[in-house]
Formats: sequence, C-alpha cells, structure tokens
Amino acid sequence: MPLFQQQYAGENSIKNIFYGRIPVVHATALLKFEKQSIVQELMHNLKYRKQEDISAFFGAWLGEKLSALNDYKDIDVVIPVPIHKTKKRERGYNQVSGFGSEIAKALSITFHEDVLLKTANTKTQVFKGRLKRMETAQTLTIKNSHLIKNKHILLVDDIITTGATLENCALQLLKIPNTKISFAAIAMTIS
Ligand SMILES: O=P(O)(O)OC[C@H]1O[C@H](OP(=O)(O)OP(=O)(O)O)[C@H](O)[C@@H]1O
Repeated sequence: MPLFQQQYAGENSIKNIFYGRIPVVHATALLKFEKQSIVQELMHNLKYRKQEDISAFFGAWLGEKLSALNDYKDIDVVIPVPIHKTKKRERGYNQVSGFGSEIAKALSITFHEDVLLKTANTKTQVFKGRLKRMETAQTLTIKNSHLIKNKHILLVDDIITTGATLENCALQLLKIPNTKISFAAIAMTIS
C-alpha cells in the first residue's frame, strides 16, 4: 500500500496547500492517491460499491499512528466532511464516518456527525475546477455550535485533491469562537 508519509514530506506538503488560505494546525493523510492505483480502486469501492468497512479500517490504522504523536494530543473532537441526506440515502452511508469515528476512538475523544451539515446536494466535484468548488461553500451549515466552541477540531475527509472541500468546511467551523482546525484524510492526491 503506498503510504503518504513515507515517501513525501507528509504534514508540510499538505499544509502548504492551505497556506495563505486558512490557518491549519496539523494536516495528515494515510495514503498516496494516484490514478489506476490500488488506492483509487479502494476509494471507488468505498464510495460506490457499498464497501463501507474500508472507511473504518483506514481510520483504525491512522488513528493508531496519530495516538502515538504529541502533535495530535490536544485535539478535542473529530468532525467529518458532511454529505447531503439525499446522497447519504443513495450511497447508504457517509464514506468518511467510519474513518472519523475510529480516529476519535483511538484518540479517546468525541466524534460529532451532527455539527457540520450539508444543506444542498451539489454535483460531484470530480470534474470541477477550484472556482466552481468554491461555490459549494454556501451549502454548509453549523448546528450545535456549543459542541465545538473553544475546541481543536480534527476535520476528516476521504481524499484531498485541491483542498477546496476541507477549506470550505474549515471556514464554517472557524466562525465559531476560539476554534482551531487540523485535517486528516484517508488519501492525498499526488499530481
Ligand atoms: O480537495 P478537493 O479538491 O476538494 O477534492 C476532494 C473532495 O472531492 C470528492 O468529493 P466530491 O464532492 O466529488 O464527492 P461526491 O462524489 O460525494 O459528490 C472527495 O470525496 C473529497 O471530498
């Protein structure tokens, strides 16, 4: 399995994507995502072929790694990038929930799926450029903000490509007083 951090600078190479856009405390990804690779196949199976367990499998793996690092000791809550309820019904699950809840378990902290919500069902972003992706910022809402006030949040997603999805979500979360944001993804796209 092509692990991300073994072959690249790891944390800094992800944080650089967000440099000058949003403040990110830490950022990590478990795997390197390339076209025609085993990782692409696994992500496709997770998203489109009902293989939900892939998510928790990688969450337990990354969670164990993060629990051994000092950098992640002050994370308070884990929040997933949300999907719209219509898409959740079609897919059967949020493909990043298992990943996030296993990381939370490994760090002995809470996983909250009821804080950041997607209120409109936008088309898949795979073929969108950065500007188009930014439009989706208007489709996010925060509920139960008391659960994240004054907290260091680990926001989790399946894949980081341009970083626009995480950026949009982080911008909403950072509106709540005294929040800090770190990112974790199953895979990072290498171009
Ligand atoms: O870093 P970025 O450039 O934002 O790309 C990454 C995002 O794109 C994909 O979502 P997409 O909206 O395509 O998901 P969908 O298939 O669930 O609609 C993927 O699941 C990430 O959430």
